[in-house]
Amino acid sequence: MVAITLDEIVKAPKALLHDHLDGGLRPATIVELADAVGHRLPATDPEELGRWFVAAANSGSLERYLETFDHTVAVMQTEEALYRVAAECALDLAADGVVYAEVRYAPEQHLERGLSLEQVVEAVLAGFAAGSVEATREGRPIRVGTLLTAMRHAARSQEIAELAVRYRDNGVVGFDIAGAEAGFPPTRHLDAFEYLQRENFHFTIHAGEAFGLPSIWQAIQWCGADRLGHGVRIVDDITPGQLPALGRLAAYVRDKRIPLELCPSSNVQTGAAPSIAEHPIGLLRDLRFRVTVNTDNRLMSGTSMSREMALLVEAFGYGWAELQWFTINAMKSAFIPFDERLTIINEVIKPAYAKLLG
Ligand SMILES: O=c1[nH]cnc2c1ncn2[C@H]1C[C@H](O)[C@@H](CO)O1
Ligand SMILES: [Zn+2]
Repeated sequence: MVAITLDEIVKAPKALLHDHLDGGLRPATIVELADAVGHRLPATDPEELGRWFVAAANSGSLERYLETFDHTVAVMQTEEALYRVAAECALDLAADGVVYAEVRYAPEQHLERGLSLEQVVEAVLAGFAAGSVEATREGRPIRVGTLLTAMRHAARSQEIAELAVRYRDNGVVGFDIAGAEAGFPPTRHLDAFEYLQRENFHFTIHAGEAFGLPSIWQAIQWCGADRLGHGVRIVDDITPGQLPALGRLAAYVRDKRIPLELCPSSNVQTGAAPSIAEHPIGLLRDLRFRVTVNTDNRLMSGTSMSREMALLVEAFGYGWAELQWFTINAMKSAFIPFDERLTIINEVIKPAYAKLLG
């Protein structure tokens, strides 16, 4: 079998559930925006800056990885900047062949220059809408949904959850918590999750990335998460062998088809996985967990949705059948209504992969 190339993957439709808006800026845009507000960057040449982000994020620790966001968040403090970054995000994802994306960010981090939470949300929604319209005009249709994130070390999750519900009919499709995991368990935000459940709203939780099974267990069994952001450490509950044995939590996650938003390159950078070839995605796919492939932070990982898939093709020998499976898994797990998910699966994804599968 001839290996699939990156160019071929770019042309295939893909669905992305875990991508951070403040982790995906174009380096050239950061340079321009930083210049306008007088923010000092570690490098002012866009290519050099791009390399700096990847190197700095290559720290082996989530806490140090997260420090790099100081430079992106700093330049995303005005409506114009947020609009531009969101529009460029939609265009970049569409150019990479992503047809459906859920992009997240934490509104509470964009208030440093006096914006209200509502102004932040509306600027980003307008940017996504404009970028999606332009991408469609260029022949690359994309639908972008927004997830609002609350920072797990802070205390604004209830407020952000209410904000997400208020904008549910205007493009916000879900809620998330992110930030340093160790020491900040999901149950700190139980009120927000219980509120969201009473509102019949959707949420995912970053869990099982820098901390293990207790974090995953809380996210699902205490907080009621629909999906797991990363969740890669579920492998700690699987005993390897000819016939791998699943513990109670791993069995529950698989039985209930709880989607895992796996982010291979990001996991290698933060030390959650030793390498792409040794990433638990291989085992989790073989065991038929509801695995999805994601970028996490395209800037910090110097990556794209197509590149993440190409890395898996190279490491695990995957073909179009596996790439279609990841894509349909993601689309099935999206937070938009069921009928809309089905339309994308049946009218966009399946026909394209049918041709690729030959
Ligand atoms: O992989 C991650 N784990 C935990 N937190 C993360 C990750 N990637 C980004 N974040 C944080 C940093 C951003 O400023 C914030 C909102 O997007 O979410
Ligand atoms: Zn993330």
